[in-house]
Amino acid sequence: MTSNPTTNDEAARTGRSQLRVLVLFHSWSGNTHCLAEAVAAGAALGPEVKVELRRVPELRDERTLLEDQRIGAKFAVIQACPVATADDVTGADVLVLGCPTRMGTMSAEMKCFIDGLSTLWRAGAFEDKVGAAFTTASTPHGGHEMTLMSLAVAMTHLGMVMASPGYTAAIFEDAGSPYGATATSKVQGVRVRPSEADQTAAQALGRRAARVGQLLRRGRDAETVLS
Ligand SMILES: Cc1cc2nc3c(=O)[nH]c(=O)nc-3n(C[C@H](O)[C@H](O)[C@H](O)COP(=O)(O)O)c2cc1C
Repeated sequence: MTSNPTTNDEAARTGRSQLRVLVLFHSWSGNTHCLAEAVAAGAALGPEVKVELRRVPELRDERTLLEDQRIGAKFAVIQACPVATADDVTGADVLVLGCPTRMGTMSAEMKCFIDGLSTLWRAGAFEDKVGAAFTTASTPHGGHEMTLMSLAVAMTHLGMVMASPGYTAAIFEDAGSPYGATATSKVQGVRVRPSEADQTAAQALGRRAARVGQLLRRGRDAETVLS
């Protein structure tokens, strides 16, 4: 997904490379994918920002997910999103990671993907990239914050600069958390999609991560001019 068709024109006009935001997610039944799309929409600050949406590889055979009666149709939509390549990850200035909460922490698929970055990590490929996190879980206290923190811990190890939402937007008083965007996918036993407020908080997270990315980029550009 590219947020704005005029992005390349803008880069050519200004002579400045675009800020690249990668929204990297894992999702089976679409809740986290829904937040990922909201994060991507929020990160699309303008023509100088290119936003891409990518998923992490599955650990299970994708056919078994497609054949699963509960999630098959939802996973078919997710499957259409490209799987992230190493170039997608290294080329991004901002990485917003999101996955379901599983057993109170990030999904194994996301953890496996992050662990697979170790060669790039040792080469310093993640230093000074901006990071932020989002998750969904089926119960109100099912581990949202633990998952957000586990993603933050991983990004901290990679040498990234975390753009925590805190209460930088009013929506975080009502949805999401100061650690990242969240949604609860079951209410009184009924499966529900992330609410409008959850999606608004996810947009605010994307906006904040891209904004912090822009500030870092401008500081770096100014440093280059001065040196
Ligand atoms: C193996 C497994 C473990 C899970 N563990 C938790 C959990 O610890 N806490 C929780 O609230 N929900 C848990 N869930 C529910 C998912 O987090 C929830 O349904 C989530 O919204 C799914 O995201 P998705 O629609 O993007 O796939 C678990 C689901 C699975 C399949």
